[in-house]
Amino acid sequence: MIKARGLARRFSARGRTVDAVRGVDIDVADGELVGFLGPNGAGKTTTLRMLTTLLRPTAGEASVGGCDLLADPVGVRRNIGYVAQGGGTGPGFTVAEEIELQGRLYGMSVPAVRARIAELAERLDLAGMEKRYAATLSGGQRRRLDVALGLVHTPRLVFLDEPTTGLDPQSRANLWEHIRALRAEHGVTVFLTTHYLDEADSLCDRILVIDNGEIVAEGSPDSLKERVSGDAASIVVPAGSVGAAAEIAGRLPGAHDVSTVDTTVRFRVPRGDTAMPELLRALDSEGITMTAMQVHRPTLDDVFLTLTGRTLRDAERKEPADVA
Ligand SMILES: Nc1ncnc2c1ncn2[C@@H]1O[C@H](COP(=O)(O)OP(=O)(O)OP(=O)(O)O)[C@@H](O)[C@H]1O
Repeated sequence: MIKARGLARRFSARGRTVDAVRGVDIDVADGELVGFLGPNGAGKTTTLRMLTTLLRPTAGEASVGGCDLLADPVGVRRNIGYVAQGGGTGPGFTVAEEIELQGRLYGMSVPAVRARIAELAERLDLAGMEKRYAATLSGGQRRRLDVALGLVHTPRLVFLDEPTTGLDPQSRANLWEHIRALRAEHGVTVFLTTHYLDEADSLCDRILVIDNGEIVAEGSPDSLKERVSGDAASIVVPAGSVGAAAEIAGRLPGAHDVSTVDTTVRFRVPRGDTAMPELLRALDSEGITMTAMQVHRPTLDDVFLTLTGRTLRDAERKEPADVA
């Protein structure tokens, strides 16, 4: 559905250049829900704007929705939906009017677009709000309307730029449900950007991590977490058994970073859920009784930290002024 090779964008003006995107390769299969994760200024929006034909790449090539990005931008636009960060068409329109206007822009007939309004209102929990002015909607409702606008012409591929930024937790969870349903019930391929780790973790089949214009990691949320450091495990044992328990833990397949503090033994293993029963049996056979245990899966924040040496929050830096 998306295949990009060496996609790059350099902004230059007044003797200053910014390499916003430095030659990224992106592959997204039909029906996938892929997240583009990175801190502010990493290059997410610039990549999205290139893939949606809004910005010309300075290098590279791509095929999006079966059409060549450079040779057939109109074809690309016909096949995709794009929900920008700000969204909205302007003040003074009702929900139905906004959707109708968008549909007409895509060349849909009035009866077709009216039918589509009813369908989208139903699908995105906007039923009964069609006559309300869009300006009076809550943040969550406004975002759902933005998604409806991106779907009006029934695209097979939809790009969502930070769909839940600024929403309260309940509205975020609600929008996640709608995004999942798009894929599950309608087979829509979704490519979204986010700087929320929990969003990428809970929503996406696959995540591309972008930092400073380059893709620094890629994989399922679980495989990314596994790749980085394994699960963090700790057990508490009687004071006289700490040394023996640490030795046993260190013999578990893939165990590393074993350390002890008082009666606690800490270590990392690739999969805590399979290692702990094995450890329990080994301790048992040595007559050591474990009094407590904990296993923590690493978070995507750990992944980012390991890959870049910075937390996502640290990585967010002040944006230079626009030069395009
Ligand atoms: N029109 C422009 N002129 C100059 N620099 C730009 C322009 N657009 C983006 N940039 C710069 O390119 C880099 C990448 O910006 P981009 O908006 O793609 O990041 P982002 O990952 O989407 O960030 P955010 O999460 O804040 O939306 C930043 O350094 C930004 O300042």
